[in-house]
Amino acid sequence: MPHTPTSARFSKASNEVFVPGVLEQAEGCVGVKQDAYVEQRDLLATALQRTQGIARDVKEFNKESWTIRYPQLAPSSDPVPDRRPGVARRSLSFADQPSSATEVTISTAADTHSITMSSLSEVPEEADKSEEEESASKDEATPTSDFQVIRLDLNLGPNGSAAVGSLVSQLEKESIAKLLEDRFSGAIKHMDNLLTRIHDTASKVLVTGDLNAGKSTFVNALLSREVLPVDQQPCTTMFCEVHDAAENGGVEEVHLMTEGMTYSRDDESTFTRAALADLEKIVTESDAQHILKVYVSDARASTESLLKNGVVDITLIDAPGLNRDSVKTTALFARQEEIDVVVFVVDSLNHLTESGISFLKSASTEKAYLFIVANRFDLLRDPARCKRRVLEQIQKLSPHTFGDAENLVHFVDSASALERGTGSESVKPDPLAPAFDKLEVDLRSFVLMKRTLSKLMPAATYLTKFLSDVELLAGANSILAQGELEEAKSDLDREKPVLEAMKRGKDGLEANLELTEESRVSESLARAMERIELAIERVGMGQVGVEEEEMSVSSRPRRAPALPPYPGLLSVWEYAKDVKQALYRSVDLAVHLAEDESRSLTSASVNEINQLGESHLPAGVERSRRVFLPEAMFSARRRGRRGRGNSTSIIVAGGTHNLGIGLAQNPELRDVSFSDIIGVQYYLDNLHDENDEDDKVASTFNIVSLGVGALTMIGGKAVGARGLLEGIMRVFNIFGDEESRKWVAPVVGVATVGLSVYLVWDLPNAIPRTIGRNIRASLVESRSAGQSRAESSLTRAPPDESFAAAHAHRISRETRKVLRIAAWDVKERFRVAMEERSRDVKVAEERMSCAEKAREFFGGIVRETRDIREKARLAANSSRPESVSALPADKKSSLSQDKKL
Ligand SMILES: Nc1nc2c(ncn2[C@@H]2O[C@H](COP(=O)(O)OP(=O)(O)OP(=O)(O)O)[C@@H](O)[C@H]2O)c(=O)[nH]1
Repeated sequence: MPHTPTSARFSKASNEVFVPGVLEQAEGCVGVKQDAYVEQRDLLATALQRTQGIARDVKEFNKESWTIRYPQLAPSSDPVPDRRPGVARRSLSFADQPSSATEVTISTAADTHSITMSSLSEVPEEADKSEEEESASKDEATPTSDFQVIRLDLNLGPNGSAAVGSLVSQLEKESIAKLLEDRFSGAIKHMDNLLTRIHDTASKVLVTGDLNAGKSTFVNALLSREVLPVDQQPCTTMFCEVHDAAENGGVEEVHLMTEGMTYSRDDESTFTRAALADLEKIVTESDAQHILKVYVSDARASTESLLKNGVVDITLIDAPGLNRDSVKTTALFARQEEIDVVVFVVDSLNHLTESGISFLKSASTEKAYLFIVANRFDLLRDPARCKRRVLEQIQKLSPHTFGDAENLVHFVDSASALERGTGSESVKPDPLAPAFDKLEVDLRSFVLMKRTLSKLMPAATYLTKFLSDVELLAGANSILAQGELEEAKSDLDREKPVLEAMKRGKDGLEANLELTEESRVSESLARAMERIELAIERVGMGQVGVEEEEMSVSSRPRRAPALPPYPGLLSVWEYAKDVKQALYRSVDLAVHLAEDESRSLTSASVNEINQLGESHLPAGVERSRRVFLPEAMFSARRRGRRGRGNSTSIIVAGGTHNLGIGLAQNPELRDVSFSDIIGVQYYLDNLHDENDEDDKVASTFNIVSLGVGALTMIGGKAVGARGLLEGIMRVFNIFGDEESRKWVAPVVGVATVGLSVYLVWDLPNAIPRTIGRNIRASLVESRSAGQSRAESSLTRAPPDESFAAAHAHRISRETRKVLRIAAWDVKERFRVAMEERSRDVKVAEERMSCAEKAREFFGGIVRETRDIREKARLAANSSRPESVSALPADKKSSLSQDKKL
């Protein structure tokens, strides 16, 4: 059979696309090489698999590392539009965050959707773009066309405006990401189907037409063999699928499919075998609309055989002639996805019948291009009129087919072609033989073309759109990641130095706090000790413990107690009592003053500690809300005292005497004894300490000694009575004989009287001294030998030594308690602030690393999508409908010629 190259080039319906490259290869059926198809198919398969890989990676990344955000691209708020072709300005925001928008530039050139921030935009200029391409770019730049496959309908209203922010805010980021993940899962699945489809080597050609139009004869002519039964009367009631016997292991036979079962050649239960010779019998005798699988061999070369063409596994399906009953069934059959080509056989004598018109109307909605065979053309007396009539009908029913009528509408004589094909002896001259040859060439070309379109183009189109979506999504997320990266970096730049400074300052702060606490506590102890001891010393000398000018230490209104006036000898006992009260009160007051002093010292120290905190705590950290109330210090003791009466135990002078600050109120201490008036014991103690020999004198002159002792105790150093007594004693020693005793007795008597008078006279001074001395004696410490008072206080010896030490320690303990709380508060705030900074730094570092990773990931995805597109030769405009105006000029002229017919 001669191979006539044709200029066949099929325009396409709006829902179909060309694969560049294959189309050119397909032009001229004979020139079509299996290699070209296979190469394009393999490129597409690889691209699909790589794209599936991208989809899986994106899903995984979404799950593990980065919640993918869905971009919304609203018209740019920039009043100056970008005039470059294929470039559109947009306002990028995200569904879960509609308020923050970034100005971006989208390049829609070459079906990509590369997105860059407007400020960084470097979209290459495309100088030579046709008007049509520009308008197409504009179309694609409308907001609705940004996403084509993975578009999420978030119900956001016009342009995803913030007016529906409430809904958006309800949609968590994760929910949107989950929706995207589902879209990617769906895409992976769909690409699996596309892969299966592009690897499907079969192509089904459905031959249908009016009753008795010669469909079986036509199929036989294509096979160059009388396979299907031919009859003057309508006979075909079944769908006969003619396959190459090679598919059935080279065996020619008929498989009668079992009704209700899905046919499988490997499953005998799904069909009944019959011999090829019985086909006529099966077809003519059966009334039911069965499907038959007819396996036949074609011995011809692949260049001649349509069935075994070496390019496509074609199955020819001979459908029953159309009548009212079968139109619907056949139309349904024709709509099936695996039917690549519908060949409609018209009886030229009858033109298109009602049934034929009805079928073509239905079929043309599904298949834009139909292959029309006007058969029995040899029987016409006015072929031109018939041609015109048939073309007119086709123009109405299938404009696309009419538009390419030269290649798609054929006027032939199948009966003669069959005779020539079978080498029948009665071959008569066939003027329509060239027409049938052309039909064969065009049909092969159409089948290959349609196969390309039906098998590869859906994959190519889907891939183009999906890759474009992925690029847009990845680009938007990359911009987001970049923003996140910069934000995290600035957070880190702000937080890290603060944290470092805190780490460096931590030890210093703690040491300073400890030092402050220790030094202030020591100071508090020392001052309290000094004040109380001084008071006791003064009391020991018969004075009040506190002087008026010392009252300024206290912020409270206090008055220094004074000694009572002497009421006279008769009230000496009362006087002693009042003196004792006053002296004790003055000691109490000294303790109060020590507390007051400690309060102000503690208050200053708390400020000092707070200042330390202030200088170490970073800005923005909430400062202590703790307010130090100096008056709250020592309140526990008072509360305790109130609750328990006067039972507070203060250890004094090595023993517990139930003494607190309220010494003056203590009933045990109010009583006055004789020794408070006459310091007998004091005298005896002093005498014993200073001279053992004096002991003897004391025992000898007991009464005198008492008087002298009293004198000594009261007058002491002030009046020199002790010196006088000592003089008398010395006289005793010098004149220790009988004679001297004679005159000594009167002298002593006079002296005693004199001394007694002196004693009475000196009582107002002596009583405070005696009482003070007694008080002092009961309050002073009994320090361990060899340890000085100063040492004792500095070494923080246990406060069981003296009244002063006990109170000083108590007061300093209170100071320590307050300072410790203040220091703890600062330390705690510092610790919390440092922990917060550490956490912030860690979070910022994690955000940075995550954003960096995302930026790299999405950048890689964008590069990968471009590479896939390039390698699969998914060139520009591949998803754009090819308009008729783009058809070659010669084709247009041929069409017009046909129309003239
Ligand atoms: N002269 C002439 N006769 C033809 C041509 N094609 C078919 N015939 C004859 O037309 C008659 C019917 O042919 P078939 O092939 O059985 O027609 P069909 O469309 O398959 O019939 P059904 O399947 O029953 O609708 C036969 O006698 C054929 O020989 C042709 O092109 N020219």
